[in-house]
Formats: sequence, C-alpha cells, structure tokens
Amino acid sequence: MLQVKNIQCQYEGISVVDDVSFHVNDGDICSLLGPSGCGKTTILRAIAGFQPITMGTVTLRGNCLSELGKMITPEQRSIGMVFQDYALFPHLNVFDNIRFGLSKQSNHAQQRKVKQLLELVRLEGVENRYPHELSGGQQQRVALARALAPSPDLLLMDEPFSNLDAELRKRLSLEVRDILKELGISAILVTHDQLEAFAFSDHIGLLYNGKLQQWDTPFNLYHEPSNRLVADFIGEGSFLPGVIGTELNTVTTELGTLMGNRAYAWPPGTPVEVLLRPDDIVLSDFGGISATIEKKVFSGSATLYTLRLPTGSHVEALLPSHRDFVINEVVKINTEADHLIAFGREALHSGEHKPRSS
Ligand SMILES: Nc1ncnc2c1ncn2[C@@H]1O[C@H](COP(=O)(O)OP(=O)(O)OP(=O)(O)O)[C@@H](O)[C@H]1O
Repeated sequence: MLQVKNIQCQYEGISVVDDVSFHVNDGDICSLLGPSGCGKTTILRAIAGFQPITMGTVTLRGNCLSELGKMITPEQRSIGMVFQDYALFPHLNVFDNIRFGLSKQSNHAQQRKVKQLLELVRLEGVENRYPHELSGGQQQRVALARALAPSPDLLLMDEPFSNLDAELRKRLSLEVRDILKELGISAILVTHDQLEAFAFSDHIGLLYNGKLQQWDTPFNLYHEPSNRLVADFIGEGSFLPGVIGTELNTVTTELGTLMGNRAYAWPPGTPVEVLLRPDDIVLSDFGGISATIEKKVFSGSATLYTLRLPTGSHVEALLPSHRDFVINEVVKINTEADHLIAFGREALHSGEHKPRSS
C-alpha cells in the first residue's frame, strides 16, 4: 500500500537520505531503526508530507504523494502521525483532543467515534480531563486515539514511547501493536531501540548514514544480517576468525568445524570471520572447548558472559542464570549455530555483503 522508491532527502544541499526504497503492505507494522542521525525521522517526515524529496517517489495506494517538485499536503495524505512529545492541545480536554480530526463529520458521528476510540485505548472515564492531568502513558494513548480518529490508511509514529519508563514503554508498545492489528492499520515506527522494534514490528528497516542496509523480518535481521554493519548494530555477538572448510557449509574455527545452513561461495581455505550470537554458545558437559569467564552481566532469567578462548579471542554466551559462574572460572563450551553467517576478512569494516552461492 505504501511504496517508497529510491528517495533522496537533502538539507541545505547535503543529502541525508540516499536511494532508500521499501514498501509496506496492508496491515503491516514496520519500524525504521538505526543510530542517532541516520535519517529515520527525515524519512518519516517525507512520507508524512513535511519534508520534500529530491529524488524518487512516495506512493500510497497507487497515488503519488511526493516526487521532485511535488508534495501533496499532509492533510490530503490520509496518514496519521504520533509525535515523541504527543503534541496534544493543552487547552482541549481528552474528548476534544480526539475529536479534533473529525470536524467534517456530524456531531452525532463525532460523539460515537470518540467513544469507540476511548474504549479502544482504554481511556473511558478520563475524557473530561486536560492533558496536564494525565500520566505520560495516558497522554500517549490520547495521541494515538487522535491520530486514529480520521481512520488513516497509514499511521506514522516518531519515537512515541521514548518519554515513558522502561516497563510502561514495553507494555504500551505491545498494546498499541494489538490495537493496530485489531484495526488492520499499517504503521511505521521510528525508534533507536532494537528490542522495541523487534517486539513491535513485522518488518524492520535498518538505516545507517542515510542508507537502508536491510529491510527484513526481525528474525532475519538478527540471524541473517546482510552485511557487517547490520551484524554489528543488531543484537549482541562476536566475530570469530576461521577459514572456509573443505566440506560444504563448514567453517573451521578454534571452536572446531562449525556447520551452517548455507553454502559459502568462497573456496576452501579462505579466511573469514563468523558471527556467533550469544545464544549460539552452549555449555558442554562432555568435551568442548575451555573458556574463561571474563565479564558477566546479570539480566534476570539469563546472564550474558564474555568468554576468553585459549587464543585470546572472545565470544559471548547467554546462559540461564540459575548456574552462576564467577569471574576467571573456566567452563567448557560448544556451539549450536544453525544460522552461521560469515564475512570475508578483507570485507571487514567495509560493510561489504557476504558472498553466498545460494
Ligand atoms: N532541519 C535540519 N537542517 C539541517 N540538517 C538536519 C535537519 N534535520 C536533520 N538534519 C540532519 O539530517 C540527518 C538525519 O537527521 P534525522 O533527524 O532524520 O535522524 P534520526 O535518525 O531521526 O536521528 P535521531 O534518532 O537522533 O532522532 C542528521 O545528520 C541531522 O543532523
């Protein structure tokens, strides 16, 4: 339903979004993820109609909204927007804030719609309060209801949960996802919080320096990063040196010969680095490689350990926290990595794609 094709955006002649393309299907919930300044908000503003584009097109349901020299106004786009600071009208109560976008409808239709939305976002009973009389989470729900009131085709959300504490943030983002899924509304969320993007989205676009590095499902972004930049940015993990083995799909490393779920295009003996996620490393009761606990970070049900291997290389392991290892303790480990991603060592730090034969 939304197609963003080869768009470029500039500020004062300098390109900050370059050749970005993706599409959003009906009912799809997506996120734009990336470090500060990578261009997420600029892309969202280009879709909303606040930011001109200097190349490419933005098309919604087949209608071109933006191209070079053309920008349909935000009000004519059938796109709702929720901002980081909620942008509620301080002089209007909750009911009137939500009703704001419905001015073209009859009074009766407005009343009915606002009541439905109050129920949907679970704010019945506070409709007469003013924004300053609401908690952050309640204000965010009002902002959501107001953006949903005109039944937009697409909802855009710019860091909508970032002013909330961690617990509320998590709960509200899942609630909002449920509401959007219930209504079948497509949405794009801008966030720099990857766990939020993982939990919220069907698809995620990872941006770096104004370029889209990968548009994929959260699972693939984590397990099948398309280049080194994505692998570095997403999740925890370590890169272990190895060489392509003689057997198909294998890489020989100091943790043994690892077998992945793909055929590598490099010839045997090519030096590579393999990406090992913390959940790829398991404790081994029989045999295995000795590793020394160097650091540990407790996170409730699991502990993230940094382990030093005999050669001095490091890997990370996420282990159930009921077994509590101490710093400098030596443990035996093995790998269980189905998605064995390798990068050519010559491509390190260049962000170059890994060769794949299939
Ligand atoms: N009005 C402006 N004038 C000039 N440069 C701008 C303007 N707005 C943003 N930029 C620059 O454009 C680039 C992209 O900014 P953008 O706000 O899209 O990034 P972002 O990924 O949303 O960042 P953040 O996560 O920090 O909000 C940045 O380098 C930023 O400094």
